[in-house]
Amino acid sequence: MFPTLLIVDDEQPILHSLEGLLSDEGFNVLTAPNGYECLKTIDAEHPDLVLLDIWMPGLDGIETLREIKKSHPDIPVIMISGHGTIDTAVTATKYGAFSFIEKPISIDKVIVAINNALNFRKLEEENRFLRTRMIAKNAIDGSSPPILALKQQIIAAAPTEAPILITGENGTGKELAARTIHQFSTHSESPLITVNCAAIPEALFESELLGHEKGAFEGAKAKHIGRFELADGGTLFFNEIGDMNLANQGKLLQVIEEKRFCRLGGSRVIDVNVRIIAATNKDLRKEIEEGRFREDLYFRLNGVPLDMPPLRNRLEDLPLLVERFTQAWCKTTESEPKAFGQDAMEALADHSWPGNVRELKNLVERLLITVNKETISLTDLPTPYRASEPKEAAGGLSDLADISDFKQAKEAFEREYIKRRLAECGNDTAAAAKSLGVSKGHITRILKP
Ligand SMILES: Nc1ncnc2c1ncn2[C@@H]1O[C@H](COP(=O)(O)OP(=O)(O)OP(=O)(O)O)[C@@H](O)[C@H]1O
Repeated sequence: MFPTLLIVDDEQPILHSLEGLLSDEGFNVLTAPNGYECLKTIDAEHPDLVLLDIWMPGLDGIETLREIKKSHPDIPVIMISGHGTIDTAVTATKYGAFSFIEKPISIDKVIVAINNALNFRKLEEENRFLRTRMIAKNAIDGSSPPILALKQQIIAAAPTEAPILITGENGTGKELAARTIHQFSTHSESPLITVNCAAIPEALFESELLGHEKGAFEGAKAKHIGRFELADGGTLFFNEIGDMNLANQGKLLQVIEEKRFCRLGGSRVIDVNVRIIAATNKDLRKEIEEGRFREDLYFRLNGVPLDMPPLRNRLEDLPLLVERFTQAWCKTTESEPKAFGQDAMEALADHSWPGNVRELKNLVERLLITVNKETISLTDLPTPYRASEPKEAAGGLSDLADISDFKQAKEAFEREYIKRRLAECGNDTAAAAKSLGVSKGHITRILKP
């Protein structure tokens, strides 16, 4: 399909020569002799682009442009003028004109301008499509009362500049909530940069966050742009803020308050405009009482508190989440559609989900990979998820009483207990270690064959 252009000019000879030349180039061409006709034709034909003369009797080009942008902001408009001045060009651009060409018109210039505008529009459309797809992909699924309340809070808080503190257990979707807030905020055109606070050692904190100049310290071989600068205009997400040490908390508070800093080894003051979101699975009030978290930083971050509900408090969302994860997995892997049977769903609803939605997602994907059946049933579930089955059939811990040696029985119990927790955490050793309060090495050692 060839693009449709609308040419608007009160000078008939220009209108007709442009119409002929652009038709020869393969465009569908519509014409209008004045601003009023232009607006009528746009409503009726919805052209892909408008070439609009500035100086016309009646409704002039600038007024017509303003009307077009009110009702059809997505149609690119190229302004044409015989008396082009910088002022009119600036005014036209201010009201949303894509570009500006002067009479006498060179057909080559017009074609370049048209192609630029159409390509730009195509890119904008692709961008909009990708954004919609990304929002859909990152959507917070669920329609239980706690999730509906959470979505309301996100919609209300996202467009404001208030810092947001997201709390909740592991795997409840804190990072997902941060992404959603960013997408619905006024910062969404700029990047969302994540800082994993637990992973940055104290010595590197300033250089990671503020950046450094070449030679700022031993080993600084090149200039490094910090996360605050990378996130300028966008959102800076501090994940696991409760794990940040006190010294770093002080430095962070200073930058958040001043909104300006110098790179390490640099003297230029850099101003930044970033939206701050922080998340933690810790109880920060308790951390403050016990002297591990600065109260002033807590108040600075806690503009709008968001508490992610654990999955066990919204089990009515389970069928929807299972369906979404199943569909997404089958689509990504281009595999045959699969489903979970009623008995499996009932068993899943009996589980306590200590690893929350992440545990559920991991379990669903693991079963889709390992179970080669159209319908996944109760017997396909790993032991910890079969609570509704008679305990003897579940095996594992029930056999321990038969071990006569106490030490061996203790070891077998520990092994079995850890195995269960690991399965509950979707085989994520780090998450299991954290929830049991042991090291990852301990888990690996105990489970070593
Ligand atoms: N409501 C939801 N709908 C769809 N997917 C979800 C939902 N909540 C969480 N998830 C998915 O569960 C996984 C874990 O979520 P996320 O990483 O956001 O949790 P978290 O609370 O930040 O975890 P952690 O505290 O361990 O860092 C992700 O794959 C996320 O997409």
